[in-house]
Amino acid sequence: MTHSPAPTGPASTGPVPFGTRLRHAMDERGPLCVGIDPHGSLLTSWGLTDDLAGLERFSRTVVEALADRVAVLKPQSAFFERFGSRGVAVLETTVAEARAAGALVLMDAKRGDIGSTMAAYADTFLAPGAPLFSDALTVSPYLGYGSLSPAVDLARASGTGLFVLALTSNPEGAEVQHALRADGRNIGATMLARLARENAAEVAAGAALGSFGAVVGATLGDLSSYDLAIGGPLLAPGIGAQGATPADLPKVFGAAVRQVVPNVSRGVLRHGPDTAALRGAAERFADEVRDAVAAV
Ligand SMILES: O=c1ccn([C@@H]2O[C@H](COP(=O)(O)O)[C@@H](O)[C@H]2O)c(=O)[nH]1
Repeated sequence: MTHSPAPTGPASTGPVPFGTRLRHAMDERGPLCVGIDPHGSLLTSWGLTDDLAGLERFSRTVVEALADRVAVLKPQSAFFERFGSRGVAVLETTVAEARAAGALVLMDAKRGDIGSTMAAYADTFLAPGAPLFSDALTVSPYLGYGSLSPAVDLARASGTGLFVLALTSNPEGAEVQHALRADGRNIGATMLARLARENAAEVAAGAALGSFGAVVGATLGDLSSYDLAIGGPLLAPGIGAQGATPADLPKVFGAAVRQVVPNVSRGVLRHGPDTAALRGAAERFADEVRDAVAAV
């Protein structure tokens, strides 16, 4: 199996930055990100066994159905890790096959640790040649934003990206993310401001989108009190099973809606295992997103 690095630009420029690749994919294919979340209940409803064979079949089916048409596929690492090392081996194959078929792969592993350990997580997912090399990784800044530095540095060097948990889609997130700092800003807003700084040089150099994104739930209602103009993408989970709809996106994100990468996992996956049905569900979400964004 080969593990291809990010595509390179002209010889002197190094790898094409993730944000540039993502913008291109969004323009070509639409902005939808579909999750690969092999819940035990989904394996069962697909008529599969909740074991390694079921995991393998489920993941391969999603890749075959969607990797040649959606901008981003987002494997949820937890559902692979629960099968131990052999589940992780399926994840490796899934990532490689999805990338080979043309999708960008966002690994949803939500890693975050002290800097020295963060460097090892970054090597795991963002170092070219690593078995789990992905185009981008979700990370948690709640050991302090600065603890993410090794991942930021490697992402810049390898043409990959990060999505930092800023304002998550789950109601429990508010306890941490809405907490007020001494300067009166809340923690979520502070993360957005950090990301804007991270993206500034890339955007100033002409990139349409920076490589450092925020996770901002589509479930959160009006976010006009936040500065969402971070120069990078906004991953918006929460559409479908968590209750948000594509039509909510303009209300939630306002003018920043064109930077939004809406994520749907169960809302698409529940239509499997039929490939045509999976494609149809993804297309319906993609159409609804396009209509909602066009209306802004
Ligand atoms: O704030 C967040 C961050 C990540 N997620 C992840 O997205 C998917 C959502 O799945 P659905 O089936 O569409 O609800 C899942 O992998 C979560 O871990 C999130 O939901 N919210």
